Amino acid sequence: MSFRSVTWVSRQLRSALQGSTAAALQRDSASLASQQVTWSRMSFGAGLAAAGLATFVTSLPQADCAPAMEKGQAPPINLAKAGFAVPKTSRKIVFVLGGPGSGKGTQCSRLVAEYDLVHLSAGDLLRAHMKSGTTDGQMVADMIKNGQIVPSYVTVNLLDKAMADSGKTQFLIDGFPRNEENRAAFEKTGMEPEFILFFNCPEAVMEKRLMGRNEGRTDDNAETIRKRFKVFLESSMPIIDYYNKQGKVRKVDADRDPSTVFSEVRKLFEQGFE
Ligand SMILES: Nc1ncnc2c1ncn2[C@@H]1O[C@H](COP(=O)(O)OP(=O)(O)OP(=O)(O)O)[C@@H](O)[C@H]1O
Ligand SMILES: Nc1ccn([C@H]2C[C@H](O)[C@@H](COP(=O)(O)O)O2)c(=O)n1
Repeated sequence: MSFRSVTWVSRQLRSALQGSTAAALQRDSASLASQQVTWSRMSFGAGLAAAGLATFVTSLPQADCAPAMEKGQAPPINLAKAGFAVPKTSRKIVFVLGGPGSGKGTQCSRLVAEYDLVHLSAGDLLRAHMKSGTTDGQMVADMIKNGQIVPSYVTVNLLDKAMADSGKTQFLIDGFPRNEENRAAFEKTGMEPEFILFFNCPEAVMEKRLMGRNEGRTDDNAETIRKRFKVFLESSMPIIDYYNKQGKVRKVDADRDPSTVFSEVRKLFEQGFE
């Protein structure tokens, strides 16, 4: 079953449970019909409770959907705005890890262009938070400038809120968990990653990339980069080892041009979630 079909099926289940009208169901059937044409190749293992329903729904004849399509398709319902939370345990999460400058953000941008995934960068969320004017915001700014890891209660709350606000179920979480405290705090929420996409890259290559990034980041300077590398080796690599022992790490050699790296990444995603 594809990422898109799972999203759609879970929306249908909630709609049915929450008493959506027949019209809403018909409208979503139209949406499914159009999605069948543009289906991404992403798939993951069977075994979800919704799989049987998905099979039934995806086998609906196109004619069943045609009248609604002719009348024009309504915009998709944003469950978050409608006040319905997506259950945390039904979220599909991939952690994207690797050293600073290994190319996590670059590859995530390519992934969201191809697959039905929401990209959440922990670093981006924290940078936005540091402009919030709160005490927390100032603490985050100071810690990022020093290459330190922000306390998990801040980062996990930002990630959880961003996931809920998206109204979606499938996420690339980039740059998280960075240390054992991050990992344990996330585990306590009841969510767990399907797999870890790990970008392996030599320090010298990452340093050169960071020094040439030119995005005005307060931490892209020689002194902070050294600190970030130290934190990565001492605090983040043990997390990758932890997931490796669980057989959850999918590793990519990131010291190649972005398109070559992406063709490897795509292969790893097409293995699905099993
Ligand atoms: N495969 C690549 N080859 C050459 N340059 C790359 C490659 N991937 C990314 N870059 C460049 O390297 C810099 C860092 O990339 P990116 O921001 O994707 O890394 P990151 O792992 O997300 O970094 P950080 O953890 O610091 O946010 C960017 O300027 C990007 O354009
Ligand atoms: N889980 C995280 C992720 C990021 N940070 C802070 C510390 C990092 O040096 C900085 C930049 O992150 P990046 O954009 O390089 O992923 O943000 C953190 O404290 N905890």
